[in-house]
Amino acid sequence: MKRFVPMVAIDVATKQEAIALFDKLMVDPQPIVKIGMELYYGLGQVIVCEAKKRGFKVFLDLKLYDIPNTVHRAMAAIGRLGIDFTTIHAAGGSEMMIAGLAGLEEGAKEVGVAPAKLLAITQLTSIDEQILHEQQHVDLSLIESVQNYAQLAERVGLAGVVCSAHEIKAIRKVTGDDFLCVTPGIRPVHALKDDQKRVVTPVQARIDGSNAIVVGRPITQSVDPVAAYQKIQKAFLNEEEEK
Ligand SMILES: O=C(O)c1cc(=O)[nH]c(=O)n1[C@@H]1O[C@H](COP(=O)(O)O)[C@@H](O)[C@H]1O
Repeated sequence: MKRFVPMVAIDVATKQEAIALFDKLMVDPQPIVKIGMELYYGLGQVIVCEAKKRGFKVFLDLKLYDIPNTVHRAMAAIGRLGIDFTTIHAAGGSEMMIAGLAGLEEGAKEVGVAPAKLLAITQLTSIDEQILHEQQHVDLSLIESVQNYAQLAERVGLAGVVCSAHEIKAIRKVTGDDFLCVTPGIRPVHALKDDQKRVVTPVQARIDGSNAIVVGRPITQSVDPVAAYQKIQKAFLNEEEEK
């Protein structure tokens, strides 16, 4: 199965902090950098250019969720940036996902680059059964809800989903072999509890069959981000157990 290098979530507020992390993370193998809402809303395209200039593959994680026409046009703009992965909420429905995929492909074609892989957000890793039932009034179990979104995303032609590694086995039962499971909520064994609810270690994510892990604070807030990245990368890719 296809496994990617870890995706490091560069969730920082300023250009200086982001660039300092980019410069540190220019190691072999170079991680995929994930630019999310905080950085992109604050700095815009310039930060994508800075990452690409340094040879990073870019995961632009903006989690689009709007009416199909708006998503189509926004995704075309994302497609023109020539990035490698991006996201849309499966909860927006199949029409919205189809419009997003079309926009992404059109934008990429306009500038002559390959379109990014479009990943559907299923249930965020900060959601648990209690929130799902008591606040969202969803009758399905969390796993069933994630399976449903994964099937919907695959049916409309998306490359994969973002989910917790806890759900990979259930997703694989209802989707094809090439469908990607990208898994945030990764915490090394020693990490503290925070807003993430459905967490998994890098080793467990590998065992469970994750195609790529997304890791933010355990790397970016570490005293030595490079050492933290390398340890997590080895645990995920090289079958070297986490110490
Ligand atoms: O789309 C995502 O990447 C994402 C989906 C999800 O369900 N949960 C989740 O944590 N993420 C992102 O993954 C990153 C996790 O960061 P840390 O919790 O600091 O490791 C953040 O940038 C989140 O926005």
